[in-house]
Amino acid sequence: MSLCESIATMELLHLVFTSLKYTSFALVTSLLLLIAYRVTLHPLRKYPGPFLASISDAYAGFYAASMSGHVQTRQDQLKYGKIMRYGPNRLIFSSSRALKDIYQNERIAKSYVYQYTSVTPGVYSLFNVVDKDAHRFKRKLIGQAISERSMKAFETTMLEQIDIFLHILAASSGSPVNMTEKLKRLSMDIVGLLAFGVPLETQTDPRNRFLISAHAFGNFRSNLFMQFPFIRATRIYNLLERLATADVLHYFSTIEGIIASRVAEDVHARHDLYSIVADQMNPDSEYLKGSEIWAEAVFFLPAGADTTATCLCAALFYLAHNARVYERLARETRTTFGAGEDIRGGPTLASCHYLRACIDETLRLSPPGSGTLWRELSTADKLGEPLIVDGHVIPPGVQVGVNMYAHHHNEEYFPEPFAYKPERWLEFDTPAAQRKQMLDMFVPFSLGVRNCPGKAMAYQEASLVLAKTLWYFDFSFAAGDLGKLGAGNAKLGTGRERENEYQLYDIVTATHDGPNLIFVPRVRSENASADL
Ligand code: HEM
Repeated sequence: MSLCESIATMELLHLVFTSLKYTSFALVTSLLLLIAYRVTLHPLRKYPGPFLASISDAYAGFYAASMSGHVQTRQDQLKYGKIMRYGPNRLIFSSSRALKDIYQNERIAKSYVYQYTSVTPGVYSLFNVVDKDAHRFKRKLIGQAISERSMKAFETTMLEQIDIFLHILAASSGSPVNMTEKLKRLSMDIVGLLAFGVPLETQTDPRNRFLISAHAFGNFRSNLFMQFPFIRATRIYNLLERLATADVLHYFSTIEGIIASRVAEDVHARHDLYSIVADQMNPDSEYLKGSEIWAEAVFFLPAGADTTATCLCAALFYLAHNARVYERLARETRTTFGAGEDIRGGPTLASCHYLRACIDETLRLSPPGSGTLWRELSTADKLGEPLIVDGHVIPPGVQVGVNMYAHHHNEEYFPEPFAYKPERWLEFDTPAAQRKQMLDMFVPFSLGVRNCPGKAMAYQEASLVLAKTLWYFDFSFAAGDLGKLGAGNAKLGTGRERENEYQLYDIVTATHDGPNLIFVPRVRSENASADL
């Protein structure tokens, strides 16, 4: 290299270093200015909350990554109170007034962060569509598949799957059964049949079981993006997905196969979601992954499966933990129905008030969607008046929400918030005024136009599974450490130390493990075994 070339190289390096120095300086200064603004001048500066949350969404992102956002939000709420700044532009509330002002308010829409959960950019499902007109259209259509009426038509299919589940329990012959595994499979098979009439058969055949973990992976990603939107911009997650290419491709080809096999049949060959939406959401055979039906499928399957499975796992955990509740529910079930096969939807099942109370108390203690459902003033709002939530003027661009888990453990409304007390929901056991106050605060399915349309299906499935399981079996925790799976303990960290609380890991829906239960068939008569 000649002297001239060396000098030119050095000058270039000098230029690069100088630009880097000034760029870093500019970046650090802007960052410090932004932090200073968020802390001292921002319109939300007066609200209490964790300092780190006030300067960055990374705070919520950290807890989303550890799947403990719900637990931490409650801890923070105990410290900072019922209105908390939980991000530079975010406020979390906890009151019945706030619930109404946020979720039953026509001026409010889902936050833009929901759109970050879409698998194909620009193609939205019922869950993540923000535009109000597009939502109304989808909701009307898809709501038909999971309405109470539709559930009546679907009940026989649901019962067939529950029978398979009961046989699996009977075949366990006293060995511990991990209920998360079994119930996630049961609910996945049910929702697969409801969506596309496809027998996924995860209960009996391992081939499609990977769908369950694939959905958990997708939901984890969605939660991270919603709590810490910046992470989406970094595209780190896309890199991770590229590393898992084989799994992602396997997932896509399976969903493609499911949709394609249904499309090959006559639209009205069976009563399922597809038969209802097919005319309006035609799958694009060239690019199925970019179609609306695809977007609906990848949301509908986990939305319908994970949530109900969580409710059932938690219910069995609390029943095994609370002998008095277990006995009362067993008595109600076993005296109401003469035979296990008589347990079907209808007035007799609806008359099992204690069963309903047990499900509701489970949904209060362990809401399957335990996080904060972010909302903001709709871009379509033209009123020109400030948005008011619980008496507070919400500045433009600020997201508001109620955290389901923290809210359901608010001691002011639910005395002994961590106790499993189904009686609190019963007319004769709890004074009317207190019950009314609790009912106003009890929102596991959310409220308003974006509430859960799968509520009827969830109660039907949960009621049938619980009643039938208790009719055919007695159950208890497995012995020793195995029987502690799913329970809290001090090693899991602050807020997770209660042994009587079923531990959920928030990923929009929830992941969990256990409980490990031992099942003993209750009736050994010939009729009973034939029944099963
Ligand atoms: C115990 C069971 C369930 C619980 C606790 C539950 C809870 C919820 C909650 C809290 C939301 C609002 C989410 C948000 O605003 O971000 C929601 C929405 C939704 N759920 Fe459920 N869900 C359950 C079961 C189901 C089932 C069985 C289905 C269907 C098969 C379903 C389908 C949906 C759909 C489609 C939405 C989006 C609705 C919209 O945005 O208009 N859910 N659910």
